[in-house]
Amino acid sequence: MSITLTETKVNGETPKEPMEFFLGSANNNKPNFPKRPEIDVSFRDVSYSVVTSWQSALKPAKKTILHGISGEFRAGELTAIMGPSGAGKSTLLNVLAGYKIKGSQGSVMYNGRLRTPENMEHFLRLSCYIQQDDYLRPRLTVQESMMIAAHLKLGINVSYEQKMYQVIELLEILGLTNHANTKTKCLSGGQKKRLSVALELITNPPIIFLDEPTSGLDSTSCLQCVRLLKELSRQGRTIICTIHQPTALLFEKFDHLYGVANGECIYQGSTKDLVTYFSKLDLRCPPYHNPADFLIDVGMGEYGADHRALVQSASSQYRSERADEIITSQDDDPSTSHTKKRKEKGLRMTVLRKHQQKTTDVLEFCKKQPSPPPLWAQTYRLLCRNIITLRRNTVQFGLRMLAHLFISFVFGYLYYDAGSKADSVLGNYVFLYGTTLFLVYTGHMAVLLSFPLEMGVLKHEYINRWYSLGPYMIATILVELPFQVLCCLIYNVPAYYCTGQPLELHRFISFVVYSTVTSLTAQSVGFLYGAILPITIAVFLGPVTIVLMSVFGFAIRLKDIPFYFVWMHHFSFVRAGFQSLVFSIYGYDREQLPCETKYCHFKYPVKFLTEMDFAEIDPIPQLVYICVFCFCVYFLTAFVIWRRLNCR
Ligand SMILES: Nc1ncnc2c1ncn2[C@@H]1O[C@H](COP(=O)(O)OP(=O)(O)OP(=O)(O)O)[C@@H](O)[C@H]1O
Repeated sequence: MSITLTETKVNGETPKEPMEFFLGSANNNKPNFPKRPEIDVSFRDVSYSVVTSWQSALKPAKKTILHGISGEFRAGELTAIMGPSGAGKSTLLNVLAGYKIKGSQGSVMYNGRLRTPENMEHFLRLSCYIQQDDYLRPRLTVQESMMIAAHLKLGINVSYEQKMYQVIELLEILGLTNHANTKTKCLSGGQKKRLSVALELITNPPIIFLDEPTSGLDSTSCLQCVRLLKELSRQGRTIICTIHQPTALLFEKFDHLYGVANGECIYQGSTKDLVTYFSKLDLRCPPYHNPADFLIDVGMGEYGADHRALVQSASSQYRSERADEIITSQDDDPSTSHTKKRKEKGLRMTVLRKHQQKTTDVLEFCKKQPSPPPLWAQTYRLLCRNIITLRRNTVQFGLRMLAHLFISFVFGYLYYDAGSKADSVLGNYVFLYGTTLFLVYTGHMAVLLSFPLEMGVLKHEYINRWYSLGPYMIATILVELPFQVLCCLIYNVPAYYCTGQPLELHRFISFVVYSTVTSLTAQSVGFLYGAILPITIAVFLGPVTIVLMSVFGFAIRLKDIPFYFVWMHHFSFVRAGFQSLVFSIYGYDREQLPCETKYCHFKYPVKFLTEMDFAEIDPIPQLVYICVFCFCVYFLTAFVIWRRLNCR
């Protein structure tokens, strides 16, 4: 398989001509990938509707965005989906790319093969979807991003050298070689877009969907981007993108145009034929007027355009073009019969044979494509990526550690030696509560925003089949979890010592274990809230839940809790953690405490535990409960994210 660029000028530089990018050669480090097949994408009677509100419990109010539209996008062509704002361009692209499935009807075919839920995975392997926003990892350099994507997409059977070769070649083709060591957050808009394309080209997909690839780019970058897409299409790819009001120069770079207005097709055909086609419908493009603007104006009903007439005309033109094609194709064959009917039959056979040939290529391509890495390798690569990001995010992580150390000394100062004396038992009790609350909050809040901020990137990478959800979750937790454990230790050691808690190893270990496990469980709840709630609600509901969970068990006995809140007492992992923490300090038959005043009510630790209703606590079942709670929350988080990623 080869990618040949002859005229692309990226980054102001013209690559060597012709520049060949051989992937099929057996030579040294060049990956030996299968030949990329050509795939035509067609769709028939595609509708898409969304539920906007519920009139009653059983009756949803629906809004139809696409109204049974049909069309065909061919391999080797650069297709633009254009139309007025809100016409349904992005929706159509999303439906075709398989990004939106729920609510869509009609059929999408690739090389004549119907796309079904069963072969959706197969289709996704052949295509990639580049969204309008660039979902890049800001702290990674261009080359690191490419290498990690190569590791994740090409698996473990392709050697490091081959992956590197592939990455270097792609960077060269897309004019990013000089920026290989630049962090992606420092790239310009055009460079980011090219990197987004390069990342998906690693597996050399035959179909590329792009949503508004030129949005936010200046005119030079727009031109570079569209030129690049055109070159990629010339190598046999099917490139379909939505585009918003391109300049005339940009417009003429597209081969095929699909005009949409009010969710219906008003034009499909060559960009060159657009003006002539509309003039036949008495819609004349003013001289020196940009045809792209003209199409949008017509779609908006300007120039006296009748929407229904446009839709009908586009539909009949499409049908007759298809019929002509069949006849032309059959005319090439000297052994054709004369009747149109037979010709059409013959055409269908020809198209079918062509598609069958292409289907064989597709199957061959899918079979020989590098297999994705095993789950452990995906986890490893994602973990490496997270560690690089962590290392480059020193301010945030440094501050987190410093905050733990600072609060530790503040508490140590305020409750100095409170743990060793009988007359400050209540003060020490408040210190233990403060410790629980502090570690629960830092665990919870630090990750609350992880998923809302990550969801876009995660969705993009997941849809483009970079990895599975399991490795992603494990790699995320494996970075956050040890870090929180470290923060807990940074807090616990000075605070334990300064507040004069008993210097007995088993009590110290118990103290550290319970406070850390409670903090990690709060972290898991933070992940869950981030996964299920919008940011604005998560930042409010998270702390409310923690406060609610923490009050049960603190200075209130079980028998004093109203019956309708008793379940909350049992359910609260914060309560379980706090009680176990108190037990670690005053339980396990702790000796009588030294009393420096005339009377100390809590001279005997067991008396304190009894009055607080903690005497009967068995810490081990509490530990098991907290761990099970944590595990269930992580499981639920993974399930919720999986649902969000797959309910498209
Ligand atoms: N989930 C939704 N609920 C309600 N309306 C929706 C929803 N999604 C899309 N729409 C509506 O469907 C129409 C088409 O949306 P779409 O994003 O496809 O338009 P577009 O042609 O890409 O517009 P633009 O060029 O401005 O991005 C719009 O009117 C939009 O408001």
